[in-house]
Amino acid sequence: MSITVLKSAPGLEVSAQGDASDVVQVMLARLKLEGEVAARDYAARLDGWTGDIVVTSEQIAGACDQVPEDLKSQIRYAHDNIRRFAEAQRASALDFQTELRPGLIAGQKQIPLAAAGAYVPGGRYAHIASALMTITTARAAGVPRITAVSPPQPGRGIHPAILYAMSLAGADRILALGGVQGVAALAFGLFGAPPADILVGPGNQFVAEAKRQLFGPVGIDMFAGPTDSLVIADATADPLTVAWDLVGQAEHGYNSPVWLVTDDRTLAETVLAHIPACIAELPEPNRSSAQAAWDALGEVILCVNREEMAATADRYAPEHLHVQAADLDWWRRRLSAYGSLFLGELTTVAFGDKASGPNHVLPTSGAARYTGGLSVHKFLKTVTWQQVEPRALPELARATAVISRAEGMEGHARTADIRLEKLRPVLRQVGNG
Ligand SMILES: NC(=O)c1ccc[n+]([C@@H]2O[C@H](COP(=O)([O-])OP(=O)(O)OC[C@H]3O[C@@H](n4cnc5c(N)ncnc54)[C@H](O)[C@@H]3O)[C@@H](O)[C@H]2O)c1
Ligand SMILES: [Zn+2]
Repeated sequence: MSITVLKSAPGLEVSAQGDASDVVQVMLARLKLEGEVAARDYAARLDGWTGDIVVTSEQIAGACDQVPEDLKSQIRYAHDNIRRFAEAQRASALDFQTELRPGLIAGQKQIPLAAAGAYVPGGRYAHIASALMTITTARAAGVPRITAVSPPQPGRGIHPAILYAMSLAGADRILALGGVQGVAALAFGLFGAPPADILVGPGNQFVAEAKRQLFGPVGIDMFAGPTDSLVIADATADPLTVAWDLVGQAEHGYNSPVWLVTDDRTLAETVLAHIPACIAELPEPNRSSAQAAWDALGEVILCVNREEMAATADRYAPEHLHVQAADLDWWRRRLSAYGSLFLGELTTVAFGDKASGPNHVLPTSGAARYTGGLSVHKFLKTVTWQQVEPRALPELARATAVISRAEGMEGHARTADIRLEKLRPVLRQVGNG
């Protein structure tokens, strides 16, 4: 490859917070042992919350009254798009039945999980859209019991717009608990919630680590780290729009990388020149977050042609991949590693983050090499079944017995033999015995 790096990423200083895994291990052990007592204690100590944990329907109604009408109406618009997309996805997950040979019938069936737990982050920003993404998708999959948790703000509880979104999306129990204690309440079934079969939703390093440590007895959507975005832009792109797309996503936090991949040096240099002014327009603390992310992790990569740009994007496997270049059909066919793809200048990652429909809970840190994002499929078990009729039995039992004996598994061979025995009178009658 003949790539030129116009801006490199020096990387982050090693976090003063250190490794979250020890902290989370100690907290989970105590939460397992002491349950609700420990959860209340952590809520008080970490989030300054000593109020009710279970949010009542009166509290939800009261919170909804506080949300401005316009915001409610936009949340309903976003919910409608997310629900429609999730329902189309549900319709694409099919049951089937096939006759592999005469009398050998097998099928696949989609079974929704019995209970889901949704984590809605609420520490730094009020992640209204995350409530819609997780709960709506579980509902569309057909999960009958959905519990949602989100960190309470001191003295005020869960952000009213998050409560509105949770209730609109169809959560049937809401707990004012954040971080490890929130995740543990979902997994262990505290405060009257059914123990979750799957834990979903983004969160900070404590939330992600708690999900990782609980995985096994309970399922998780994915291990989601800090969000990342890559923009592919050619000479047809507008440099100021590209600069804003990079800065807009760098706002997520000091550890959120944004990358520009281009084959046009002039575009790259113009984007680089616009970025400081875009960052300066943000209010604090967003400005500092974007500046820190750009300084430490922002990269601008110059390639010689579109094939090299595509190969670079595939190597980064970004969470969000945004193409602002000619011939969008070529890019859609060619690109193969991303959480979600945004095509064209009129599209932007923020649309997907908030309101357009496809899920925003997506693989980060290169995980898009091996997985897609949150979908109805995560809430469904694709199980199989099989049924054998007499005409398929002789061949199938013989194959099973021979393979079993070759493996040294006599017990298995016998279970095949006795089926043949049962059938012998029937087979003799039809002259096949
Ligand atoms: N990938 C996505 O789709 C997506 C979408 C939205 C948000 N996010 C990510 O979600 C995260 C939100 O993080 P956040 O912190 O604002 O909210 P959060 O809700 O994830 O975490 C807040 C909780 O962290 C716990 N906590 C804080 N400090 C702690 C400590 N020292 N020890 C133990 N627990 C502690 C507290 O209990 C608090 O309730 C961000 O990293 C953001 O990038 C990702
Ligand atoms: Zn974003």
